[in-house]
Amino acid sequence: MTTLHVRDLVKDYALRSGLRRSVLRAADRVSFTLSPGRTVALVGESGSGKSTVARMIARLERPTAGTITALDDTGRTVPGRDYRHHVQMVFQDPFASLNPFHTVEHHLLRPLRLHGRVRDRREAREAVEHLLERVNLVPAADIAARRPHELSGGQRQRVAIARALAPGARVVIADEPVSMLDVSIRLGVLNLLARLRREEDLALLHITHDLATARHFSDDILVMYRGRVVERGPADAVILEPAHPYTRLLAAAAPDPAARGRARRITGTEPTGGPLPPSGRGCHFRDRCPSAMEICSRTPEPVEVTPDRWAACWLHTAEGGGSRPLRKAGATEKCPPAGKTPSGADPAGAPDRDAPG
Ligand SMILES: Nc1ncnc2c1ncn2[C@@H]1O[C@H](COP(=O)(O)OP(=O)(O)OP(=O)(O)O)[C@@H](O)[C@H]1O
Repeated sequence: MTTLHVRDLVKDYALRSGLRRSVLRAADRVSFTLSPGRTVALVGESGSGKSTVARMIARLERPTAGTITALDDTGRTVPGRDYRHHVQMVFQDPFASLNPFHTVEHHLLRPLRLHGRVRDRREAREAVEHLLERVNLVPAADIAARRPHELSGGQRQRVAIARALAPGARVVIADEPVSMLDVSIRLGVLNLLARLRREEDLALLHITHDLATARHFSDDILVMYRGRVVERGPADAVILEPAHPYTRLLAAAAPDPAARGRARRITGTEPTGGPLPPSGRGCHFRDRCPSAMEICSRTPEPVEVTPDRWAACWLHTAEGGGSRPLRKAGATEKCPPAGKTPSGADPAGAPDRDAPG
């Protein structure tokens, strides 16, 4: 079942430097689907377009082209006016996303009232307390009366998550939800998201540049590079056996637990940086790619390299000297079904609570 369908999403930003004008294509034909009870991680380096995709899905920005369709539990398209009930976003910085002058109760009451989910004061108070309990903020009545500065970073992010749940969202976009939090409380917040996804059948799009987190907390991974999805597939397979040279680079640069958190050395693939022109013909990674070939000046389309694994790389095509792919992407190409192993479990049995604070 699909609850959000993103198809061929494009975002162009107009840039101006003195008299020169150009266009930066921050998202280039991005397509994927989200399903209830599953997490898709969107990974990639800074500037690869992850937040741009998130902002378009959250309707904070208008796509230049492409469609985003939300579907309800019966498979019917969610009408425009109800879209914001269905899709909610949790931002990176919980402090910036909460108003310091208002109590936690005020933050949660607003969406509850706006989306017509409470009728009177008693229902409102109960709904606020129930939301706080769902995100493990107890005693709820005490937390409801506090202001953001009276909460720890982890508690603030829990309030932001509760606020996203308030309208009855079925899709939650979490954009680097723990990167601004203390390392010691990150796991608790990630476990909370995993529990909500599991227990409430939420569809989660988790945006992160942390591959280890992406692997442990998601079913599928989409790897973005300079606006394009270059690889997608079940989380373990993408991280452990990357099919695209860029994913290989990311995986190699990720901290190696055996090396006590030090990043492994990467050679021959230094970033060239700088925005690419809108047409951006050819593989965007070719300047950094150790396997670059002449054919890489043509844009590779995604091909299915092994069942459910897609990569946009000529190495996996007969034209690029590889073996023939299983399938080529069509116009309605879907996000592959999730991997076999259920993920999102609480690693190391960590609780989804913060230390009291
Ligand atoms: N409003 C804007 N105007 C112009 N360019 C923008 C705008 N927003 C983003 N960009 C550019 O679009 C590209 C993608 O940015 P985006 O923030 O989506 O990347 P990201 O992968 O989320 O990076 P990060 O992890 O640093 O947030 C970048 O080159 C960025 O500079």
